[in-house]
Amino acid sequence: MSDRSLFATEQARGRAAYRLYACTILAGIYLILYYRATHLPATWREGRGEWIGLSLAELWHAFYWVITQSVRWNPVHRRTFKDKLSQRYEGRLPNVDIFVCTADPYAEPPNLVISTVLSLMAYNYPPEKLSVYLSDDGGSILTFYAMWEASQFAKHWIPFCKRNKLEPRAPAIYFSTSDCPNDKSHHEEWLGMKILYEEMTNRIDAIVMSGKVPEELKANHKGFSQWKPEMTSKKHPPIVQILIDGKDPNALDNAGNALPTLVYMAREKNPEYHHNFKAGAMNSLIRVSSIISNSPIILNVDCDMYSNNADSIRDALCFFLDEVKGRDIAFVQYPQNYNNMTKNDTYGNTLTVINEVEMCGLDSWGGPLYIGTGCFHRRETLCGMKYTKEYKENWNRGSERNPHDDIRKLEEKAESLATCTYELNTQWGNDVGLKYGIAVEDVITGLMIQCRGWKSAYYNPPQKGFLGVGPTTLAQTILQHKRWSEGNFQIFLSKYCTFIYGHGKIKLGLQMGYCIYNLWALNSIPTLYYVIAPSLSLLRGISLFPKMTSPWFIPFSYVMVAKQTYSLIEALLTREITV
Ligand SMILES: O=c1ccn([C@@H]2O[C@H](COP(=O)(O)OP(=O)(O)O[C@H]3O[C@H](CO)[C@@H](O)[C@H](O)[C@H]3O)[C@@H](O)[C@H]2O)c(=O)[nH]1
Ligand SMILES: [Mn+2]
Repeated sequence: MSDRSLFATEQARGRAAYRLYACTILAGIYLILYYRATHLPATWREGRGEWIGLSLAELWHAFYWVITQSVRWNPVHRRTFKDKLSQRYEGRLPNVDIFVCTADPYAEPPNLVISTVLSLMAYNYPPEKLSVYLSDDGGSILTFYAMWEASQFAKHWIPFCKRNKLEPRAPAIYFSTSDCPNDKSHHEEWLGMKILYEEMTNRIDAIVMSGKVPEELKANHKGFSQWKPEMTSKKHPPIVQILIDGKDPNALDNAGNALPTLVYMAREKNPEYHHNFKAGAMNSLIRVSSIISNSPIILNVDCDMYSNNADSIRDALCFFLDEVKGRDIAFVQYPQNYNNMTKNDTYGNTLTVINEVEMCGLDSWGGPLYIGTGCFHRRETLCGMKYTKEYKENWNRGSERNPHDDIRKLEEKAESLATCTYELNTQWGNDVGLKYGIAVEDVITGLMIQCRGWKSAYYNPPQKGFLGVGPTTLAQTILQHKRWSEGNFQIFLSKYCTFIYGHGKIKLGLQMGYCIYNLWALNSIPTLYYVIAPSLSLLRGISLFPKMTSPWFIPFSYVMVAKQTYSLIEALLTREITV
């Protein structure tokens, strides 16, 4: 590691012990398969069919076990050096665009959305270099109203956060988890801010409940006039409203500092055109932002995922701006952590094995998957650029526009980029922007970026970068897993199957890593067979396993016990199980 490095990559400890263990399991698996092949029952009546079935299930599990080794073989951890970043780049940090997606003011309450937006506006980063965009697929005036309120509240909230170095900077979370400071000078300021916040959220809640923005409030901003009575969430023209223009010299917070740009976008919706869900929203955001701020870095978060660490932009930039190792990094992915998990996490939704083990393992093969939220991208790579050694990022890029330009004209131009027809006969949704047609648009998009020669990095700091709302009930869990497993299986069945599409483009270890998720769904079939067939056969007096007294019993019991013990240790170490 040279002194100039902005980040370090460290190999996880205990790799030798793990590899030794893995070799013993491999030997056990080999013996099991050997036993199956050499002890085939002579006739169908003696259970030959079930035996073959079980052998195939074991073969499958052996294969699946092998691919899961890819992400356990060599996990790595990353560390960043933000002080060096500041020393070298403070005056010339790049512009950053932040994209937040929301879809429905009732499922994703506007108060939650603006709490996220405010946490992102308050990043410990020069505000004049920051632009926050909200895509509202619900096209709701209620969400727009909440955003207008947020644009006013931000003037108080941002300086308050920075002055007091608050964490987290999502007001809804901050006020529900922290107490009023004791010393008198802070006490009043804190209480004042809390009252201001509560008054705002009460107004928003009341208006969301009533479903209508009162006429007198509409006079506060020209944007409200964009909504017409005939508009619905499924049919409406594109709306782009710049709520705060960072280039406007008069856009200042109450401490006299510049404010980040804040933009509301509802792309056009029309039932005649497919909207392609979040991927469609993201692609509209890429285009709309390109004429407003056009920053080289784009952070993408879901609206329920607030920033929990005010330094995340700086951490991510340590990867991109590292002169030697950062050149080929296309995206920096943070784990998807939740703040609403129950203590026992009955359904394992904390995803800690994925977050603490598997993503670190993927990172050693060229990088983690793009998981749709908490991810920093280069704008160029999201727009389809291939990696070449000569490629040099223009970190100074930004929109050329003049602070005195007519804002409404700019908004109209942006609206023309967010229409239903804009993408017809273009590469958007294919080679440009996020990929359409796959339920996990993020995973496939990340894969395509990596296949264009780029790498990614996984950053999992102790102070979590982002916290969101995860599933907690069985019904929500099943829905989430269905979507993820179906979407990933869809990738496997498509021409983007990593072993074919990724062949020669990404490392074999990474191809295998992707397949852990791509084959998640398929894994259920041999598993079901394995738990059902042996018991049913026993009813017919056929045993599909060796007797306990036979030496062949040893590999079976070893593999079972050792694998289970290891999984337990992994879960315990990563706190997936609380005892
Ligand atoms: O038509 C749509 C549908 C969804 N969204 C937004 O997309 C995000 C994710 O959608 P959600 O329904 O919450 O999906 P989840 O299953 O919770 O999302 C996880 O899985 C998705 C697919 O892998 C990723 O895109 C997400 O980032 C990841 O959090 C949310 O902010 C939505 O508001 C839209 O903007 N437009
Ligand atoms: Mn979600």
